[in-house]
Amino acid sequence: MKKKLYFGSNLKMYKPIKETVEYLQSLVEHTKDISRDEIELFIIPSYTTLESAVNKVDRNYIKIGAQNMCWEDEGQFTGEISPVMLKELGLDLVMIGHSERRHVFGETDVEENKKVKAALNHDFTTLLCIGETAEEKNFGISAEVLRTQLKVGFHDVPVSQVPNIWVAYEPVWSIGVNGTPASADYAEEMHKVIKECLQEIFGDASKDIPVLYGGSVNPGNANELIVQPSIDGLFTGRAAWQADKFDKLIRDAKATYEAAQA
Ligand SMILES: O=C[C@H](O)COP(=O)(O)O
Repeated sequence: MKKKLYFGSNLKMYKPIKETVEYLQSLVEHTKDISRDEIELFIIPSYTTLESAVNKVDRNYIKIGAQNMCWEDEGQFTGEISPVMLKELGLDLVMIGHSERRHVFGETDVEENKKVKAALNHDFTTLLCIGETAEEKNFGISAEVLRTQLKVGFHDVPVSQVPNIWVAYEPVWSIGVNGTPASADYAEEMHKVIKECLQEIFGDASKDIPVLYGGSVNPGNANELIVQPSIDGLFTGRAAWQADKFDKLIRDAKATYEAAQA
C-alpha cells in the first residue's frame, strides 16, 4: 500500500527573517501542485523568524515548527521559550532532542521526556529526534541506545497521543558538514529497531507514527533511502536550504518511491 511521504528541513541557526520567509514562500510555489494527501512538508526555522513565517506563509502547504522548547509553561528559565509562547504563535509542530541539543547543549533523555510530554499536552505535533554517536556505533550498541532514547523519551506518554507523534532517526555521525551519510541498509536496519520499539511502547497504534531518516540526505542518496520499507520520510538539512533544490529532491524521491511500489 502506498504511504504518505514526509519531507522536512531544520534550518538550524541559518537564515534570518527575510531570507526565511522568501525561502518558505518559494518552497510553497515550487511544491504546491504536489498533493498534500501524498506528502507532508514541514520546515523548522529559527525562533526569531517564526512570527513572520506563520503570518506570511500558506500553511496549507507547509507545516512550521520550532527547534526546541522548555517543558514549563512559565517560570524562572532565562533564555527558554515555553509551549504557551509557541502556541500563541500558532505553530504546528515542535522538534525535541535534535542531536545538536543533546550533544552541543547537553540535553538528557529525561529532559527530552519532559519536553515531549509538554509539547503533546499542548497539542503540538511532536518530532522526537534520536540517534547514536559514532562511539556507540563502534561499541555495537546502536540499537540499545535508540531503544533507551525512545523508552525514556516517550515514558508516560499515553497511546491517545500517538496521532501527534513523529520520530526522526539521525545518527550523530551522519549529521552536518563533517557527517558521513548512513547507508540505506544501515538506516533501514535501525528504522526496524525503532519501529519494533515503538510497537512495544504504544502497541498497534504505533503503526501510524512516521519515522524519518536524517543525516546528510542529499540528491545522491535520497532515492535509495526513501524506498526502504521502514523509512517514511527524509529529514534534511543542508540539501534542503534552496527551495528549487529541495523541490527537486522531493519530486525525485516521490517518483522513485512510486516506481518501486508499482
Ligand atoms: O536536522 C537536520 C539534520 O541535522 C541533518 O542535517 P544535514 O542534512 O545537513 O546533515
